[in-house]
Amino acid sequence: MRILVFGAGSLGTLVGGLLASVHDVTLVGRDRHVSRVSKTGLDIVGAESAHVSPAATTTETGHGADVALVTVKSFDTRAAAEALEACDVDAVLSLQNGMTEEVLESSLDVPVLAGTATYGARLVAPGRVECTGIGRVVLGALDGGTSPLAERVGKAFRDADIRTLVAADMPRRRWEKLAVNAGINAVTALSRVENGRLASHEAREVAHRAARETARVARFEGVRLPNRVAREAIDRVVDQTAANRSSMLQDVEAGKRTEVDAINGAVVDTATKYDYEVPTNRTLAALLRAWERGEGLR
Ligand SMILES: NC(=O)c1ccc[n+]([C@@H]2O[C@H](COP(=O)([O-])OP(=O)(O)OC[C@H]3O[C@@H](n4cnc5c(N)ncnc54)[C@H](O)[C@@H]3O)[C@@H](O)[C@H]2O)c1
Ligand SMILES: CC(C)(CO)[C@@H](O)C(=O)[O-]
Repeated sequence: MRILVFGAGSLGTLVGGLLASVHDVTLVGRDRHVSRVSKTGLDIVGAESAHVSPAATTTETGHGADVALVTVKSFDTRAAAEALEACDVDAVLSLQNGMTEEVLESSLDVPVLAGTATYGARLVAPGRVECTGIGRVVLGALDGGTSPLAERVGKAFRDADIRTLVAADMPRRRWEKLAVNAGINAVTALSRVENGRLASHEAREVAHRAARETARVARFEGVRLPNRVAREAIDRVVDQTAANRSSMLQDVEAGKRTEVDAINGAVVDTATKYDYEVPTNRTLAALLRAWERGEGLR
């Protein structure tokens, strides 16, 4: 399968590198990283180990592929979609956090698959990516149901030994993941703690409230996500990723823009459509945006 990875940073380089063991992969990323990959190949270290030689380029347009993986940060999704419009790809799969598939679907006239990834990835140097945790990719039709395309892409991932589930209920899974990110990311970023600290801390109640609000908004959108399921998902992920510093905490600690707009911001924006108040998500988004627009970003 011909696979284009648009946004070869941490996650894109890890997933693209693993796929490169059996598929024709092209990484689209930034210069120092893609130059090193082009010259000396890519080292995958940590929980996965490989040396592969995918094509790598900074050129954003003119590519042909059976599927393009979108792995830019959520706030770069619109630019990625504009670049992909000038490519010849037959399908797109997002592995991003946040509700980004709608941006891709509104811009592109090819099928957009929804995806979530719980692999941990960290680009440690140009040409070297660390797998910080083996998780799973879940993918499927954006609106749910079975999809031959999703089955083909899922097989391509499994053929590269990537733990992959093809699911027919991506709407519910996307909203459940959004509830998890809405609760865990913002609370850990603002309190500067790893995920596990929420288990024994009153801040967990803030994460639960953000998740419950997200579940209620999901139900407005016609997605059956009970408050209990959202709350239990928070507790499960806090337990399973106890030692993790969430991606948002890592962004804050690095002085980098966060994905709050596509996470808590998306909950607020969607709730507004229904004239429904989501005070916890609104507060979390406001505090993180204040940090970003204050002294936060370096
Ligand atoms: N890193 C992880 O462990 C992980 C796990 C699950 C989900 N995610 C999600 O995956 C997405 C990517 O996360 P990440 O940690 O890999 O971020 P990252 O910043 O490491 O990678 C994104 C890369 O895309 C590049 N990029 C952006 N626009 C580009 C363009 N127009 N042309 C070429 N390159 C471009 C950036 O320079 C960057 O290198 C996020 O939504 C994140 O929440 C990450
Ligand atoms: C599940 C999660 C919150 C674990 O840290 C991850 O999606 C993240 O960090 O964004």
